[in-house]
Amino acid sequence: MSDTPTILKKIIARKREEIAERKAQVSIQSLEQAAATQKPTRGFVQAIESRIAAGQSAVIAEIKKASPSKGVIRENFVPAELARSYERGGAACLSVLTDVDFFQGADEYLVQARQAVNLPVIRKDFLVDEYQLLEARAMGADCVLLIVAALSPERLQTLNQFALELGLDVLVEVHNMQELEQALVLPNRLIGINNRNLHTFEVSLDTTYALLDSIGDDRIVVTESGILAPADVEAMRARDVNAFLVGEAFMRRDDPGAALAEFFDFKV
Ligand SMILES: O=P(O)(O)OC[C@@H](O)[C@@H](O)c1c[nH]c2ccccc12
Repeated sequence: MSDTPTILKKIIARKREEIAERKAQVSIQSLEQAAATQKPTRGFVQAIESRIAAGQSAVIAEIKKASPSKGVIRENFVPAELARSYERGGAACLSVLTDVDFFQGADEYLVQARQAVNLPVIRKDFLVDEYQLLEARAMGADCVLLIVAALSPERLQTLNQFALELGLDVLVEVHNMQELEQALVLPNRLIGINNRNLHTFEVSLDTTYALLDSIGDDRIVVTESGILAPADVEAMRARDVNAFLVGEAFMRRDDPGAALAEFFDFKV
């Protein structure tokens, strides 16, 4: 936590205010009820595993309107349409940004996207409180992101455990060796490596390559951010990285699902 990057610090500080506002509006009890009435989750990890077992890439396709580093990425933004496009293009899973203040996301976007397809969906946000995990389950998310750089080792453990108890899968995100060591303490299958440095916003695929050899075969590495061209996919596949989280490169195209199929050479 001590060396948490500046932008991340800023986002987390605002996030804690947002959580307090939300807690004042919706009680924990009513969220617990809403979470308890949800159907079983769709199996996010399972969807990724089965693609990889079939020798394919597993693509987590992201629905993202804007980001702090790029501003607005996509004007024509209809989450249900984007979700259907991604499903046609061969996505294994969806990622939906729900952060309002920095990514122009919304909880409703996740609900709308998920309703439109049969794919499992990850709630992409800055999750630091149990309340947000209850929200995630209550809104229908199948998986949540936990960012190691945003949490103390104890909080990471606690939130991970709570998410699993709620029936959610967890993608734990790292971007250096120290964070990876913390992630590897958890029993989780998925390890996300974010190629975007949350301090400088610089993107380098070397972030993934540098950590690969320290991760055992019992894990699935998800390379996140900065996959911009089919050549990036090939380079990752050559190193046996088979799971990808891609947003911007697809969002900038008229038909994001067609872009996905093109990047991964899927027949649609
Ligand atoms: O749009 P890109 O460069 O393909 O990246 C997608 C995804 O990896 C990125 O949005 C992301 C990765 N980890 C995050 C944590 C919070 C917000 C966003 C992210």
